[in-house]
Amino acid sequence: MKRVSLLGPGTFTEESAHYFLGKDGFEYVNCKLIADVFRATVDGTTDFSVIPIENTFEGSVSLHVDWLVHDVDLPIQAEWVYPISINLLSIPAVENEPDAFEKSCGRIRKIYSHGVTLAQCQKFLREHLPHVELEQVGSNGEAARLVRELNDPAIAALAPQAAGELYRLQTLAAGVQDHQNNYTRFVLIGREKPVMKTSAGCKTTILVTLPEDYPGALHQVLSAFAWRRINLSKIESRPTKKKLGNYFFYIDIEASMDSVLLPAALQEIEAIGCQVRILGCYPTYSYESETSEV
Ligand SMILES: O=C(O)C(=O)C[C@]1(C(=O)O)C=C[C@@H](O)C=C1
Repeated sequence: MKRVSLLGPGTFTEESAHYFLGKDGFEYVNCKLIADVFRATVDGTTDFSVIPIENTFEGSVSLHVDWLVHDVDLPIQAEWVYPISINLLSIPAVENEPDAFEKSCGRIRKIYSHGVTLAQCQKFLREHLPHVELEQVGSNGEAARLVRELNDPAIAALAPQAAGELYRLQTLAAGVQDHQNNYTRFVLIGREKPVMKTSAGCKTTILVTLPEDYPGALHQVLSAFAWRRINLSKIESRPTKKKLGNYFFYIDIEASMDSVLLPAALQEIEAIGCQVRILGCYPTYSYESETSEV
């Protein structure tokens, strides 16, 4: 059975992997730190790693993008987008307490969560729990585990529903994220292609380094895609880390390397002196379209 390393247990990463890869077809290896998630596949302990790469409101997870680019030479093999629904969880002060949320607001003194999750609940926290101490931990699953371990109704976690079930916590409030259309994009990296359902779409991710002192180089890169009517879904500049002011472009393209047009566009870009590195050509899955037939 193929092994998948991820941040877990009780995380959105795990929840999303169970949704898209299934609970039984893969063996999941939980890690506490994202560095260990990457390392497990690099050193061959696992076949794949699941990495959160972008969120609707927080944007790119730059640290993870940079690892993919600089430190981990493993292709992207799949991508999925998963809705992030955040819950306020604690151990129950009283079993089946009526108005548990209102009462808990006066009781809770401390909340543990992942930094990204805290950022996604700023308005909720300011409105309902303004005086509470917030503490960032390595994952939302770890936050829920701490709440169970400390066993104190004055302590809560902001975490996925799966974490509440895993650690038998009470859901005081569900869906407390500030924006309802909150999604995170995850990538699956590894040496081989995973066995997954047929996807609705396909993407190719490339890194482009422009030639130095070539006016209009970026314009020419974009035109190579534009006149072929190839859609780009993301373009972001990141430092090369070699020299201050040197950047490359991380580009997501809504086309496959198997198409006729994309390889031709990349050849045109290389012909003007750009360096092109392909980070992956992979199927892409969304929560809504996941029901497509195998
Ligand atoms: O801690 C978790 O639950 C994770 O899966 C990590 C993570 C992240 O690193 O961005 C994943 C998705 C959510 O947007 C918040 C946190």
